[in-house]
Amino acid sequence: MSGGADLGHAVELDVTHPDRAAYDAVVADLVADEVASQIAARVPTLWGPAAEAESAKRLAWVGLAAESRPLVSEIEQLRQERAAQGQDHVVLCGMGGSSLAPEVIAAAAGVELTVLDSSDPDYVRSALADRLERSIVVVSSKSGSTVETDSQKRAYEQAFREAGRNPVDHLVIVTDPGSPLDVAATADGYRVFHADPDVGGRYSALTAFGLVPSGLAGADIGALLDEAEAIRPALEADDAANPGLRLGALLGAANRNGVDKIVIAEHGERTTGFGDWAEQLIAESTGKDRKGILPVVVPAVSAPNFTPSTPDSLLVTVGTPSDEAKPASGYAATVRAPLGAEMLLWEYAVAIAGRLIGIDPFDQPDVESAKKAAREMLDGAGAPAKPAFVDRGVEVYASDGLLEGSSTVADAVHALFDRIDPDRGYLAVMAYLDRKRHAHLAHLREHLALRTGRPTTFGWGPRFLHSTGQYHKGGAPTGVFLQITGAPVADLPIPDRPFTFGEFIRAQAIGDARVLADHGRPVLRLHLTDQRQGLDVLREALR
Ligand SMILES: O=P(O)(O)OC[C@H]1O[C@H](O)[C@H](O)[C@@H](O)[C@@H]1O
Repeated sequence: MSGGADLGHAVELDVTHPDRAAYDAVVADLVADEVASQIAARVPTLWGPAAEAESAKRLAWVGLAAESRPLVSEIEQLRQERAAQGQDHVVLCGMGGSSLAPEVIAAAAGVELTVLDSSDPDYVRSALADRLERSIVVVSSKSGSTVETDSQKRAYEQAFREAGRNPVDHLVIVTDPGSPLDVAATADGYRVFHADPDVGGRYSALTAFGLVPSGLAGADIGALLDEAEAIRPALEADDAANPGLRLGALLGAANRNGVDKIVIAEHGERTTGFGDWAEQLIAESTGKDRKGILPVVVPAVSAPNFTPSTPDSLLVTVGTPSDEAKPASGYAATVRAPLGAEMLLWEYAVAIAGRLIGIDPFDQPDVESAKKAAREMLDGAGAPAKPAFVDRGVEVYASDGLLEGSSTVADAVHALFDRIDPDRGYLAVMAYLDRKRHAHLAHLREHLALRTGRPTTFGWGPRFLHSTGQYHKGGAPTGVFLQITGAPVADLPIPDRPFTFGEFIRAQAIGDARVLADHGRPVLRLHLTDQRQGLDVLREALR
């Protein structure tokens, strides 16, 4: 069935489900169980007893459209003060939930925000060299203990000191009250914005985490909150027309029927990266207990995995709906809403899908395992691995048994792709490189999706570790993993830390590979000892 609902406001949602009666029954159950109004009332029992303790401290996002309002004038005042001091370039240091929302909000508003969400030494160095004296640097971390963010902060502090400037005049901190970052930054005299600790990172778009960087960059954050406020009554209603219920029911019902990938294409005049934000929300919220939905973000409805798609995929278009984006059969949705409304709509939908799938949508139990493995690597645990072989400067490493009979990069790639299950499998490409300098590499996704005929994701390391990383380790064990790492052009020390950025990103890649291999997943790591030459070898092998 295919059907749109007149929602009586600026939201358009069109849902396609192969069995209309079954879908309507799921929606009717959600209405009868009063799921929407109970989420709005912050009832923590909706996801079962095991999830209750976490849910009890994770539902404050429902009221943010109103509760964040006082931030609007505070941020505007700070923006004007800093602009008067010549600070007109906004940099954001933060990972996952602390950077994905402001990146989308700024892009949607068409304002510049430099996002530093990496430990790649080349990327960090180029950020530090960009308009330093005119920069206002927002350091955002909910936990206040994320190593990437702490390292970026140290690097900026040192850079400002070396430029004869006081970091206190340039840095702004966003964190939860009482976090290690809060304690240290307050003692150092930084301007600190607090966020509500009862909101999880991936639900924090409408807290100080989403609003401070984007508002300083010039986005109209008051309008964003208005958009979210306007859709609230519709999302809180126990009504079959509630768009949050309808979208959540689609995600949950499709997943119950074995559809465990969601292919998200942004359609319209201006792309905002909304898919990257939704990716974290969906992957971290649902990808656990060997269940969940893998987000596959594609650049357009014409991109492989959307067209053509696979039967285990639900297709979603965000932005301007188009006829191309409405498959006649299968599971699909088109969603169009102003950004503030769209964010709140997806937050409801994913929480509702979590109930239908039978997981706790507010924890991320497998993210820590990769952090722990990286720490162990940095502490020197285990002998450094030797490559299985080296092909024209590309060192090849792989999980056990993958490389038998391989002696070239092309063989190794072939061996990895052979391990993709033709019905349920997927390929994840993870590039631990400078994502600005090598932006073109993301196009490999399209090529590899065609070559493998299977859903293919592309993530920049370590950014994806705080997003789809949870699904890859905790969701359905159907992925195969291609890691690309590279020797940096030049390494960069992290002030007062016993390791460099280069050592850190290397430990993150190897640590994650270890955890994936421990989960029985095939992992191939191609390490480019010379990035330029290595990329040529890689392209040839992937052709
Ligand atoms: O905001 P922070 O505490 O620094 O956390 C940043 C991110 O890292 C973690 O690894 C979590 O998986 C994410 O959900 C979170 O958004």
